[in-house]
Amino acid sequence: MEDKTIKLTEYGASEAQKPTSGLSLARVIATSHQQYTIVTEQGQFTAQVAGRLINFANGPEDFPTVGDWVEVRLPNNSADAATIERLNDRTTVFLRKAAGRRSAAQLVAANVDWLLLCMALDANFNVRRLERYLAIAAASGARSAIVLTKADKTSQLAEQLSTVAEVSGGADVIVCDATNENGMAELTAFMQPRLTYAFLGSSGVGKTTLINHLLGKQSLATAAVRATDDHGRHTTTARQLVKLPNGSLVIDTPGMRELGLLEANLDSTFSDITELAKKCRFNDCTHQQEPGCAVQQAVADGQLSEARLASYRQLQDEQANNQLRGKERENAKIERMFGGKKQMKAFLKEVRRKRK
Ligand SMILES: Nc1nc2c(ncn2[C@@H]2O[C@H](COP(=O)(O)OP(=O)(O)OP(=O)(O)O)[C@@H](O)[C@H]2O)c(=O)[nH]1
Ligand SMILES: [Zn+2]
Repeated sequence: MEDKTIKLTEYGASEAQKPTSGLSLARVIATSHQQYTIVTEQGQFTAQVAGRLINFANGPEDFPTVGDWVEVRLPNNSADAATIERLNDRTTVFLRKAAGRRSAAQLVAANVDWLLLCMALDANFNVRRLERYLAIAAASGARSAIVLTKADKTSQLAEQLSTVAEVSGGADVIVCDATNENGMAELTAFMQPRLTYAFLGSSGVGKTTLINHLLGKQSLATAAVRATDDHGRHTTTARQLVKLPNGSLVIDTPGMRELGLLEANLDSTFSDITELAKKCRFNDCTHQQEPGCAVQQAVADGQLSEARLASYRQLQDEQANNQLRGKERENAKIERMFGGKKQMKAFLKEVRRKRK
């Protein structure tokens, strides 16, 4: 008989992760609607969330997503679905604004160790966009590295590398060329077994091409089909976590690849500007017309590029907008839990009355 057991450490489990007695530890490797594909020490299963968890859910964040660690009750008959009884704490979580509904957040992935920020070296190369990626990545809790793609398309690699080094804040920089036999060597050497990676970057930079190269013979499309249970049910899904031949884990789900929807950490990414700002005469200096502005002075002296300052301002504006959306999210949560602010107040009043 074929041995279907799986070593969960190969899926990134730490030795310390011990499930509650009677339950098994599992990692979610694919989702499609309310159906999950999980890996456990006993093999791969389809799984559903226990009704108890659904009843206590406050929002999409409380449901498992690709990359999550969960505790499951395995079925007696291996052809049946497992039941997800517990959602474990996440090291990182990626949300995006769901299409359509104003305030709904959609869960994209969890427990990503490394974000690989992809930027093409061709005509689309844009260091301002890279700053944006770095700022967003810095807020995620995951570590990040810069992956420069399409090295065959540039004749100015040295200049581009030095431009990147100016904004990278010391992040690793990996250069790839998918048209060259050895063009993937740096990336392959960088990616470690048992760690979870996600490729981020705009459409067309070559993320699919990179992942397919890393997968070797097995293409992404076939990996998607394989990311099902062992019991013949094929729910082809685009939301998935795949294990590469070298043992690295890659989360590739729609939404994970786009940027600009999550929060950003500007202070760390633009530490040069925040350092300068400490020397501005006014604490709340906006670095525009104020007298004694150290930031404007640095631009005048040629120490700081005007474009970098503009990029910083633009991201600050966007962040302010995001915070407004955060308030909308809060309101949506109140709506879900209590049916509205009025009802919430009435509820709290009732609780206080009972305490007396
Ligand atoms: N010249 C050259 N072309 C490349 C390289 N890598 C990818 N391409 C091409 O760039 C195009 C886009 O590549 P994809 O891998 O589909 O890009 P993607 O980032 O996955 O795009 P989305 O799926 O839209 O997110 C394809 O035509 C690839 O063949 C490279 O290193 N050099
Ligand atoms: Zn200033």
